[in-house]
Amino acid sequence: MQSLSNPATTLVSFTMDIPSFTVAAGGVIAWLLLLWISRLRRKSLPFPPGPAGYPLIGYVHTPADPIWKTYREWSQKYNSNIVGYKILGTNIIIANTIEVANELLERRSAIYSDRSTVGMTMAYELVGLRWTAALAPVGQYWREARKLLQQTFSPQLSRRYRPVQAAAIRRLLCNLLKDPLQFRDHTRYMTGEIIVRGSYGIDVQEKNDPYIAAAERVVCIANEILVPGKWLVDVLPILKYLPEWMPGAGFKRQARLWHRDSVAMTDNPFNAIKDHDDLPQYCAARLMLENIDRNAEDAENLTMLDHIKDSLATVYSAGSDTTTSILDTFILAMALSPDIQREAQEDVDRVCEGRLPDYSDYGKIPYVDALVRECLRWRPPVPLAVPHMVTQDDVYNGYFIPAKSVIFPNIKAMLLDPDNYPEPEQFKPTRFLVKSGSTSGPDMVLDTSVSDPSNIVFGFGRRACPGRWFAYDSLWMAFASILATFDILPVKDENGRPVPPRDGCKGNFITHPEEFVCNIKPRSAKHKVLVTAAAAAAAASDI
Ligand code: HEM
Repeated sequence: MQSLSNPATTLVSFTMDIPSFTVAAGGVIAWLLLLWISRLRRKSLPFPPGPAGYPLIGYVHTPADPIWKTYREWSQKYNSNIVGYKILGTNIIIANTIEVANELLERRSAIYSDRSTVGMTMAYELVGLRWTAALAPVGQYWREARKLLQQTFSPQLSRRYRPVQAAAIRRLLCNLLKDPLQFRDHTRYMTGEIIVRGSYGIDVQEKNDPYIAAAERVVCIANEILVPGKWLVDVLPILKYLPEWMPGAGFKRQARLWHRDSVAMTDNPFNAIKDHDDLPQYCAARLMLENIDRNAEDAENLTMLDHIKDSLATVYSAGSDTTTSILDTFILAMALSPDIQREAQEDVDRVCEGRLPDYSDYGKIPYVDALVRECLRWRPPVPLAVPHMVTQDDVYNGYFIPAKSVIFPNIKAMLLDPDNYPEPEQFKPTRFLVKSGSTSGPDMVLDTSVSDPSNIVFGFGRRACPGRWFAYDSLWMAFASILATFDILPVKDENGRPVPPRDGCKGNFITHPEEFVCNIKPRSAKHKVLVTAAAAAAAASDI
């Protein structure tokens, strides 16, 4: 057999194949030509419809508040479920329906999963929030952080945190008993406790814990910085080079202070635990550090340690404000709807009369699942998700979507779609329930034909929230435990008439109920004893 590398043979076969070579080359040229024409044709397709704006600078107004609603109105105005506009060279596209979001962000997620850093100079470069995986562009850090978070907060491994969640929720009950007026501080502290203990295995102080305080400071800072258009340096990044002492450079002095807080949040808890060999079984740090040599000094290992540190801090930044928002929404909804509260309490009592709920009751109290779904649907904490960025030119439904366009899935519009959720503005957990027909079990069971809001509220595709099972576990147990022990009632006026709590939303990126008052009191003396005993047991246990 002749060797293929014999030059003589190669030359002969080459010269003999000239006609087929010509055909092949012609084919390639034709193919490239077609590709070029098709690219040209794609580019000549229209951009998704929306407000035109001015030449060169585009639509420089901030869309009217609430922005998700303005975006939904544009869909009606331009008769399209995908709309778009251009601002200072950036293309913004809004997916107003679940169909568009599923097609682009789920099915085409290979090209729709990046994050844009345009307009984030203050957050990213000056304050240094690049450690937050939720905002990180696709790259080595995001891939590793995503893998670590998906592994440690998978549906299976999320169960490991349940003892920590149950203990913190019992302390929440005790705080509600002692000081019901400060209920919003208690829900926030509870979420902080669950995350600090669940992530690092650090026992937090009953009050004024330094790790929770440091993390909360950065959550507030992030809410300040992530308001689009608030910082001139986000519009004119060249301003980042101004020296701090110059008049007008106050934002740089502020950024330096905030950067210190950001470093304290990521580094302090991690430095406190990274050398410990006896981290508790339940904490994420233990799982993340298991497979690396903490003493090795090589660059690869040090980078990995850094990624673990940043991934752990990401859990707080992404998981605390969001979970707290839904807990507060639940308290508001109960104060607004005493009848719904009574029905929910009956379902909890059917399973847990005389004791507090625990995770073995999961799946047995359908009303609580319906309440979690309805709170997530009614007031989604991140109404426009975190925007995705597309990395290649694309076409959807006859519209051209240029590479680097920023895509907002309009989560709130999807969850208020009357086709999927009739009377969408109403708080109505029974929309998720159907008669069971059983004589021994619950009257109602979850209706699987109604679209589960969890498939929307936690985002889409490769960027979908990795903490959704962990969050659901916290919410389910907190709702069930509060219903089992407390009545949440409207306060009364001087004539003894109930005053409905103020029902409004605040916040730009992550939304919360506006400040409201309500009366939280134990359902009876027996329930009061139950709370005190449970909190004492939680304090005495190892968890
Ligand atoms: C009710 C509570 C929560 C809600 C409503 C929520 C919602 C979301 C949403 C909408 C996104 C953006 C998804 C997208 O870009 O398409 C997201 C991302 C994320 N969430 Fe959550 N989340 C919650 C709780 C949590 C918790 C408890 C954790 C921590 C374990 C967490 C960790 C993350 C992370 C790390 C990301 C970024 C994912 C990435 O960019 O790859 N979230 N979440």
